[in-house]
Amino acid sequence: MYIVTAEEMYGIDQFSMKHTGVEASILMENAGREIAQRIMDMVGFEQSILVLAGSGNNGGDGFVIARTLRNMGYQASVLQVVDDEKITGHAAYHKHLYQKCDGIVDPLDKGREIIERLDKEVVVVDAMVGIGVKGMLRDPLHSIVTQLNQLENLTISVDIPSGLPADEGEADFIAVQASHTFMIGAIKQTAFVQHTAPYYGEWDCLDIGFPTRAFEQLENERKIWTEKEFQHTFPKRSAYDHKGDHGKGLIIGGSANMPGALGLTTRAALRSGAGLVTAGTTDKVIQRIATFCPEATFLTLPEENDHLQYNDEIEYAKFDAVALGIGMGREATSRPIIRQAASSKLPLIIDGDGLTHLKEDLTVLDGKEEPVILTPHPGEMAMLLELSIKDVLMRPFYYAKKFAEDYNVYVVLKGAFTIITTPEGKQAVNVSGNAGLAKGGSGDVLTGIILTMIMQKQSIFEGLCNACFIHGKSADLLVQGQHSEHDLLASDVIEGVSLVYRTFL
Ligand SMILES: NC(=O)C1=CN([C@@H]2O[C@H](COP(=O)(O)OP(=O)(O)OC[C@H]3O[C@@H](n4cnc5c(N)ncnc54)[C@H](OP(=O)(O)O)[C@@H]3O)[C@@H](O)[C@H]2O)[C@@H](O)CC1
Ligand SMILES: Nc1ncnc2c1ncn2[C@@H]1O[C@H](COP(=O)(O)OP(=O)(O)O)[C@@H](O)[C@H]1O
Ligand SMILES: [K+]
Repeated sequence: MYIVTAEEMYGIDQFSMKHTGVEASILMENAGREIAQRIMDMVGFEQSILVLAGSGNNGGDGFVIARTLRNMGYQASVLQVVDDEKITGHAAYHKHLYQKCDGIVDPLDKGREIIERLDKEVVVVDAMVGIGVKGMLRDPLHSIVTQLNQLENLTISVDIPSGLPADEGEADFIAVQASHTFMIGAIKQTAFVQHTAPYYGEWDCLDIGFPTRAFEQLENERKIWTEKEFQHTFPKRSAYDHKGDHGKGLIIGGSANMPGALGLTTRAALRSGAGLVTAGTTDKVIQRIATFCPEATFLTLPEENDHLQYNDEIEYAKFDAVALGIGMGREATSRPIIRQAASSKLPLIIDGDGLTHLKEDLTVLDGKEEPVILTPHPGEMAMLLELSIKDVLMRPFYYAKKFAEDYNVYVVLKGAFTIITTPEGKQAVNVSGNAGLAKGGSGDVLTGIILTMIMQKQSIFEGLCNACFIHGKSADLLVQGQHSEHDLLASDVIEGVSLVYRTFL
């Protein structure tokens, strides 16, 4: 499923009409009928349904929904929240059809009273404004939405909660707080932005017959990564495989105060299927983590002041990929290791403190031909971009893409919705995972899984998406089983990888 801005959605719409000849009123009919079907799955005949219809095509969808529901025996009526003359074009056509089928339309001047006296059992369908919203809602919509948000009725938004922008980057708006949103044709970008996502409530995206080609012509490819994509792309193991077929990974990091981080990454890489994993770290860290990951081998590296010290003895050629920076600390003595690893001919993952070192000298990436993967959380992304965290959270798609393209790297911008971006700007969103992961160590586990995934027979992009999927899904399955979001530990997430494999492969 594609993730779009409003402009891209209008582009899909135009392309479909131009290249397939499908008419807008048919798309509207499809959209309304699909949503009506979903409403019928949720609502009983005994409940009344009030459709709030606005002036644009979103309102047009509302008239189709009301007609379909009434034809199926449901008690649906329309409150038109704009004056009659505002209803034009395809919306006017569907309003006419609805009225010809004995549909009732209450006019705007009754609006306030109707909403004030609304029984809480009445289901509200919000078809006031869709992706055509411009700026802050004006009255009467502004006051209707304020009123509506104080009620406890089940509220189902059509395409997008009215008032909410479809595109990231907007801070000022007033919008319907939906219980459910049925998006039409493609997922709107703000469904994955932290401050706007909650307005959607639970959501689903419905196909109304846009041709695949209409999505393929989009300049920015953004998709959601789900279990379907995971199952479709995850490489199978052959009966004749040997350990060399599944990658020899090197993990460099650890310091006296953070030995566990490296242990988590190492064990996660092993649990997710790497052939061989070597942890390169100080002797003290090895002593602390060795029993936690007995299948790993170790490479003892020199230290200074309890931190890794640069040395030129690491034989990168013995490995297939390297992950760097985990629990490494920010001492300058460790910094040259970044340049050294970047000059190896290996795919490189830079995480945690490695990102802080990288920021000191981004030229280490110049001319690197092998894939480089950065795994920042929003704080680290902000540090790399010299922005505030608020800026990054406001436009995560834009900033992740900008950095990936500017520096020719893959960016895994972590969060409740993790955005994976290729150096060419292609993006995917992983939606598995839950707040149980909002704990120290979760990111270290992800890095281990990423290391393993990029050494398997799949593209780097697929490997990154699959790693994020596995990581989040492990947490989801564990929370559905013996754990809760409160007690889930990063080390549990490692063991949960088995559950993911057994459930989905
Ligand atoms: N092919 C597709 O993509 C399909 C799309 N479909 C549907 O169409 C929707 C997009 O329709 P759209 O383009 O007509 O815009 P829409 O969201 O109804 O809003 C425009 C109206 O809102 C009003 N308005 C705007 N800002 C406002 C404000 N701040 N405060 C108050 N009012 C404001 C504005 O009024 P005006 O400013 O002109 O007075 C105008 O009348 C899309 O979300 C989906 O549901 C489906 O039918 C299936 C096919
Ligand atoms: N609320 C949440 N919902 C889903 N995933 C989350 C949530 N909070 C954190 N995560 C995931 O947990 C990981 C946290 O990584 P990070 O912030 O680097 O943690 P640490 O450095 O403490 O290991 C990321 O993969 C992130 O996507
Ligand atoms: K709406």
